[in-house]
Amino acid sequence: VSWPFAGLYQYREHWGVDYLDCGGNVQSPINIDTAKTIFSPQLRPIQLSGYSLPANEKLRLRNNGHTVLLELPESLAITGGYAQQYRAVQLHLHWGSLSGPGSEHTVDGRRFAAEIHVVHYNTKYDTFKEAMVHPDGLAVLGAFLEVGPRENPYYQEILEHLHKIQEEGKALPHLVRLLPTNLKLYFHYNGSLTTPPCYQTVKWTVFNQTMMLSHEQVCQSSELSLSLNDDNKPLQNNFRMVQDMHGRRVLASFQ
Ligand SMILES: NS(=O)(=O)c1c(F)c(F)c(SCCc2ccc(C(=O)O)cc2)c(F)c1NC1CCCCCCC1
Ligand SMILES: [Zn+2]
Repeated sequence: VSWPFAGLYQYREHWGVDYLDCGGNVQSPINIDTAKTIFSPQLRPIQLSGYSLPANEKLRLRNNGHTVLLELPESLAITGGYAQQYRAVQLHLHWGSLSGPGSEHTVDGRRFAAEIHVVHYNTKYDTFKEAMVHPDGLAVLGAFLEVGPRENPYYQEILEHLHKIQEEGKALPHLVRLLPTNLKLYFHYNGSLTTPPCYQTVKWTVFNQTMMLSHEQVCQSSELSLSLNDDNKPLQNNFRMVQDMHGRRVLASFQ
């Protein structure tokens, strides 16, 4: 599947890109203003199943010219925390450059070093492509990546392949370790894909707990000279600018 990266987009250094052909008022990413979030005790812990893969299960890691994406088997599913069941499609990363951070969502105006997105589709639809156009069609789990004192071995498995355009068959048995250990604390809001076609069909979960990677690892993801985009330029700052809330509220599973 190669998505037509349709439409023109404005590129603003350090502010990321925005897309001229992505209208609508339920867009992502957003700035999460924690003073305006609504505590919702009915938000249950996110439950994942199938995220610990057999060691011989090979996954395809691709650099699609916009991000590095890992195709995921549909055996991975969100089985708690959402009203319906969602199955995994792919995961990918957003990062900055050596001159600045590159998460897509911000919290109280703070942009984190990077952000992982695990994209799922609602199993009430037969295929991801069908689900993608329905308001309850997609669920994306997002987590922030920050610089910490130690190398994160689970992210190393992905980052070391950034520069390879096609990595056929990579064993990544510890997928669950790419996400925070605490799946109870998260923000939840209705939004969109952050790239064309920007469909407004994503129920977003952004975890409160961040992932810690070493400085080298964060630089590795942002030494994007390793990972080239369509016209062989370093792939950097692949994050979209934050979008207006247009009256939306962000729910929080914690106070
Ligand atoms: N944050 S996000 O989830 O909106 C998102 C981005 F911001 C993204 F930037 C991307 S990558 C750019 C779009 C794209 C390009 C090529 C391919 C391919 O060759 O398979 C796929 C997608 C990207 F892949 C995704 N996730 C995609 C959304 C694009 C359309 C459906 C594919 C699965 C989810
Ligand atoms: Zn994304």
